Amino acid sequence: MSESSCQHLRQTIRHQTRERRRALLDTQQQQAATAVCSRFTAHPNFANTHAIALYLSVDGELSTAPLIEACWQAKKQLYLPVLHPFCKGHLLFQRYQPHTTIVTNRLGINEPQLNCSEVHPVNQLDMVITPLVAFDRQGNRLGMGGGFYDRTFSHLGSHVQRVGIAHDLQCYPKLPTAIWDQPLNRIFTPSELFEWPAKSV
Ligand SMILES: Nc1nc2c(c(=O)[nH]1)N(C=O)[C@@H](CNc1ccc(C(=O)N[C@@H](CCC(=O)O)C(=O)O)cc1)CN2
Ligand SMILES: Nc1ncnc2c1ncn2[C@@H]1O[C@H](COP(=O)(O)OP(=O)(O)OP(=O)(O)O)[C@@H](O)[C@H]1O
Repeated sequence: MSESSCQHLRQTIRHQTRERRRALLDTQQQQAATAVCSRFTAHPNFANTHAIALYLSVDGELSTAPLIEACWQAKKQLYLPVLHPFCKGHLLFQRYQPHTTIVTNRLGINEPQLNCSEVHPVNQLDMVITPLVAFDRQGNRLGMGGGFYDRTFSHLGSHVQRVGIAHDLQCYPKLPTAIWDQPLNRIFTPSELFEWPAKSV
């Protein structure tokens, strides 16, 4: 497939999947988020994972609300992505606690108000839970198109677990990939757990 038809197909998949995700009913959304939270906290790695980055859901993304509550209950340290104020396309990860002030960024996504003293080096996290639009059975992920997580992962050691959470409808047999795509180690959906061994880089 040519580079331009690959990019075109990726855009079509993004558009179609985001539309299907937005069409989910509130009850379907809630059931899905609860099911993923139960699977996530029952996974054998949960007990040994202390510093976790996740995100605040938008646009029909699987809600992270139950997961955030469960992690705080289990005394995990949570972090959220913040758009880098100068470095376009890059993310910072900032501590998220119940009292953290949340603001809406220029892309319409909620994030903590930037406080440099609460920003944490991503290499020192145990796990990054990424938002995603679509994924495939090989662990490839397609995001909203900003390249934020591919950039984050491109200089990250394999000791940081790369995890996705998604609705079942976001799964494709095989996605068209780009050379910069960074595959995930594990993806939870309401009905399945996908796991791939970490690749040493
Ligand atoms: N919940 C959540 N947080 C996240 C991400 C995400 O995918 N989901 N990101 C993952 O990387 C980063 C933000 N990435 C984004 C990339 C592109 C667009 C985007 O194109 N949004 C609009 C148009 C933006 C506008 O209003 O100007 C769109 O939906 O078309 C949004 C976010 C960081 N935080
Ligand atoms: N490691 C990287 N260094 C520099 N540019 C990159 C890197 N990874 C991706 N990009 C650029 O980011 C752009 C968007 O990438 P892509 O379409 O894969 O984003 P995405 O995975 O859908 O988004 P996100 O990770 O933000 O959810 C591409 O044009 C690509 O050139």
